[in-house]
Amino acid sequence: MNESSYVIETQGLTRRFGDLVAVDDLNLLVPKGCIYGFLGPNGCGKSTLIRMLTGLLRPSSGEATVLGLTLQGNEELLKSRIGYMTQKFSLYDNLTVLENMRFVAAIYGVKDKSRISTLLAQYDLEQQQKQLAGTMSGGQKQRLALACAIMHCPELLFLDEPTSAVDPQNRRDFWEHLFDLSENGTTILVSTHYMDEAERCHQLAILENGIKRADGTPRELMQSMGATVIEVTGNDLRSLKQKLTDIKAVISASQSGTRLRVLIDDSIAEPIKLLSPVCQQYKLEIVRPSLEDVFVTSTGGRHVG
Ligand SMILES: Nc1ncnc2c1ncn2[C@@H]1O[C@H](COP(=O)(O)OP(=O)(O)OP(=O)(O)O)[C@@H](O)[C@H]1O
Repeated sequence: MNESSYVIETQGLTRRFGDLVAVDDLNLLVPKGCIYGFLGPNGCGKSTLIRMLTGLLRPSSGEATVLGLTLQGNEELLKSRIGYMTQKFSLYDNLTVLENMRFVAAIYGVKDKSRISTLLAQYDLEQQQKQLAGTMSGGQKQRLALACAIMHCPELLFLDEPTSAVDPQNRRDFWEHLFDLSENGTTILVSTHYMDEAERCHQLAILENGIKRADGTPRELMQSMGATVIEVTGNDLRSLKQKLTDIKAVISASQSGTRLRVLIDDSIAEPIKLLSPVCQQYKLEIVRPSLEDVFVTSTGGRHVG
């Protein structure tokens, strides 16, 4: 892939707050037209990274190129080419949907008179256009926020945990809009701590304590995670879990209903044999890895119980 195929390139990007390193020596390549996810728990540095890449926060050190421009010194130029949907609803609660949209259109100097009506129709907001934004449901607010973030047809769109306040149906609908934008050439960076959301990304980076632990397509990450997944079915899983986690090659064991999902280091050639002595009353089955398994292995099993 040549240089211009990447919309974002960072080298050693770092941001410190006092002694805390919020983003640590990050190297990132985001291909054009891709939906790229940052997956990580609260506080791992997702918002700090997005704020740096949008030019709102100065890096402590390192380099970043965004849309072919060095970030430092080009913040203003970039503003017209990028969109940003913040974690919190950042529009005016006491303005109507239409007033909010007109305001955003004016800020970005959008000349196209039909842009607002196109977005109202696309984002199913026509019925709400005279409603105060503050009185809308979570899903409607989120659609309005997205419509406003893309008012000026940005080439690159940043979404910071866009679906944390909405139900699964609204989350699915929201992702349909993201796929439409991506099909039309918009590159999208989305931060999330939801596995299902991360699985929809074309590529993603797993972050922990500001450090990139792994990156690639969800499929690549699952194929190369370095662990075998065994599902254990039976009763009294709580005490079994303790026995299993005492085995050195067991990376983690997490319960879901009547099953334990056990991750075993893939240097073990016969993982079922390894577990059999403590699992005599149980059914053992090797299953396909999920993105959550990748997350657990790349963060050393520290975030899932
Ligand atoms: N302005 C600031 N001053 C001091 N510390 C900060 C500042 N902004 C962020 N941090 C710290 O940097 C770390 C990363 O925060 P950040 O908001 O980037 O994480 P996040 O992954 O986006 O988390 P969340 O999902 O909870 O927003 C946290 O420990 C946070 O407390």
